Amino acid sequence: MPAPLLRIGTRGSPLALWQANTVRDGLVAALGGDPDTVEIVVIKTTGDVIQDRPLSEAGGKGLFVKEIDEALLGGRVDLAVHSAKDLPTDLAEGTGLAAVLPRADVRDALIGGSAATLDALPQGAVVGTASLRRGALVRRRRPDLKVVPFRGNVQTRLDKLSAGMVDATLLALAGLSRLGLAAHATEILPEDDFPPALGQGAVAVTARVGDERTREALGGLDCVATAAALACERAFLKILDGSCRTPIAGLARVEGDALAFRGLVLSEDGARTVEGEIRGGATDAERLGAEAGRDVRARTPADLLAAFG
Ligand SMILES: NCc1[nH]cc(CCC(=O)O)c1CC(=O)O
Repeated sequence: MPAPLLRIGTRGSPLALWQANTVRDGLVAALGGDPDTVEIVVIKTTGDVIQDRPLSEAGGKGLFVKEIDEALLGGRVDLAVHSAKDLPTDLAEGTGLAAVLPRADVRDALIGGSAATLDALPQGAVVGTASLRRGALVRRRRPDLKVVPFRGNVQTRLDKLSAGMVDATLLALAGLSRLGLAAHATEILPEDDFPPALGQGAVAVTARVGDERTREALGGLDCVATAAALACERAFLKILDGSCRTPIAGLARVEGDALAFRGLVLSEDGARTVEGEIRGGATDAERLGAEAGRDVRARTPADLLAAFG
């Protein structure tokens, strides 16, 4: 059997595999339809191994990509598929974005055990989430709720919820839908008062800089509007994200040539927010995101930024 033309590196979680398979299907079609031309290579990352402490303490987002970047740079894989929101703002030297798939629903969902909605949860109920953003947004609306750390892949978290370890949890609707688990959502949180993580709902493909063969094969999978939205959101994040310790949210919408972005920084208790908005042309996505980031940063009180360490 001839060696595959392209190898895809991915983490082994069901969500990661779904995303990698989607990219594989697109590539196989682009390369003429022979399924043997594209192979998926599962790579275990440090982030998959650490289970005993919050990842924001252990080293953050990079923990899920380091080993995959090494495989990419070492030529063991030709492309890597990531949830865009898990990609660090600085990609590894020698790698870069090669395609962004059309965005799925960007909203978060509440999965309630004892009550269906955030408002209906009883006083003092326990919400499990490892996300500083979700924790801050929950506290902003319901300061009485108790937010506790909660980790594991999507199915693990649903299992912990069924076991009664928490009263509710929050997950991205995109991830639930990809896994056929959207029916578990008991409330879909509107993005206006519960803005998503930068990049949420988008799948990003990275490749080696200069690997034109791979980049050309991926060209047909790229969604220009989602790529512009992601460029804007990542530029905003890059200005504000000194560490993973500050809750940050935001969303760029692209319609035709027009881009509208709204982003915010929150205090961990959600009591204070600093928000910025910007509009412009979609081709200026990165500049607009950076400008919104500088604007928000300039208005953010020092103690919120102190979390940047
Ligand atoms: N941090 C894990 C992660 N990375 C991407 C998604 C969901 C899919 C997406 O946003 O594209 C999830 C799970 C979640 O936050 O519920």
